[in-house]
Amino acid sequence: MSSSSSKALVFVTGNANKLREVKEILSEGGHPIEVDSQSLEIPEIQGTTQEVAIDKCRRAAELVGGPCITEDTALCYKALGGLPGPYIKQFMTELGHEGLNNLLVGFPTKAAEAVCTFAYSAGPGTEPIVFEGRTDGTIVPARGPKVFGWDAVFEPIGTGMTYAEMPSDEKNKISHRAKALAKLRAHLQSL
Ligand SMILES: O=c1nc[nH]c2c1ncn2[C@H]1C[C@H](O)[C@@H](COP(=O)(O)OP(=O)(O)OP(=O)(O)O)O1
Ligand SMILES: [Mg+2]
Repeated sequence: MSSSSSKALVFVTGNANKLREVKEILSEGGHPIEVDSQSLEIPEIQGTTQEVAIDKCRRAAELVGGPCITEDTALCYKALGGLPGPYIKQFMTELGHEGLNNLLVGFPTKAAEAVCTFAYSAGPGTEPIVFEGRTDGTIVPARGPKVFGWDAVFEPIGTGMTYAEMPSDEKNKISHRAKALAKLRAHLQSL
């Protein structure tokens, strides 16, 4: 856990790569937002990405005892009606990069959407608000460093590069996460 200041936004996540990107993105722009983190494994329910994100944030706010944000990432294959969606973590763990490609063998479209859903709770007992960002892409055989989740198999439309092949400032310009954070930032600044 990093040192806290009264104004820092608490991001509850068990994923160090998410935390790094969120800090990078929110530190930029005219009004940097300081992020403090708590690494807690929050149980995730089944449901739509929004239902999963809202429930995760409600539980996190109870544990933190104050305002916080959480984030849920989904990878939605067009050929599979939006699956794996919010269940991508288990698919990634069990099948790896090759398996994420093999799921689409025989399907004409390899199109997929990366969906990031941030949820913000003002504290325990308050209803979380969600902010969503989406980036369209294609599932491809892995290219680039296999550092962060499925980055090596996701090629955003029109870039010719996988997320893994991009320098992080390039990914942060077009990513599902950056788009969702732009909405969250606007909301926080309106409070
Ligand atoms: O930009 C990304 N590029 C590539 N892979 C990514 C990205 N963002 C999340 N991922 C992976 C992590 C996990 O395998 C799954 C989402 O699951 P998800 O539950 O949202 O994340 P998590 O459990 O790792 O962290 P948390 O404690 O915030 O729930 O997709
Ligand atoms: Mg999770």
